[in-house]
Amino acid sequence: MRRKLVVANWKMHGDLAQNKVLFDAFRQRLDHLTSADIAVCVPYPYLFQAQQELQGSHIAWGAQNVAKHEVGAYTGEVSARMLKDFGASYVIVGHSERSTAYCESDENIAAKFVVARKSGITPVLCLGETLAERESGLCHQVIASQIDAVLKTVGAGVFAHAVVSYEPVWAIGTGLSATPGQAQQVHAFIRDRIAALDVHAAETVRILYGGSVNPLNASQLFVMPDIDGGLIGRCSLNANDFEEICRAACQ
Ligand SMILES: O=C(CO)COP(=O)(O)O
Repeated sequence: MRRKLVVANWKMHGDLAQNKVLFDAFRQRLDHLTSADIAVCVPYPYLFQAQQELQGSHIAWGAQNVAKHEVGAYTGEVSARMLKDFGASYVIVGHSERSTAYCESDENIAAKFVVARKSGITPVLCLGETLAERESGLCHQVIASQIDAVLKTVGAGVFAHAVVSYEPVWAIGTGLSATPGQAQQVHAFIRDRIAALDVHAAETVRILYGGSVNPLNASQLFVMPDIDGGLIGRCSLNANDFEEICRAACQ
């Protein structure tokens, strides 16, 4: 049985004062929700604040991006080893807001996933199709090529106890979530693809759903057999909403 995981993705929101209010609220409201794992991924400058404010709680924290290289002359980059050194547990890789804006290839994203795993950070690998791809019937093909970029580079074993997040691009920030049935179908497809190579990895990888998750749809999504939690954008900036979503993951 996989434990549910809910990850807040604050994206490029917040400042020290606003974050403090949210961290305090999270500690108060979420710390006793121990039947699911909970994490908050913050912008780099606030990792220190997350480390300070969340220490001693069961709420983990992490970053939203990582360098694909282990070490070297890469100005402006932050390595997985640095994140690990600092105490981060998670890092989001391949979010579509980055892959679109910065033209990240599937291979780059796969390299980031691998380097995070090697450093002992749990990568949250984002996969997802655009609306045009879905409407052209290419959803599975797109997801397959995104996941195969990792499978081909390093095999399926790296997915054991890792985290994948299915985030249809058309559902991110639009208020238009995938239905539980649509999401379940893609989640099962992802798990089957990994299972074809490594059954243990497929059984232990947690596959989150992301894209307009809110307190009203969270329970219906999380009850699906291959949905192991959520990656939450907008509603993770509101303590009430995020608490409700975490509660749904604890049912
Ligand atoms: O991009 C997301 C999480 O990474 C989802 O964002 P929203 O929850 O705001 O749709």
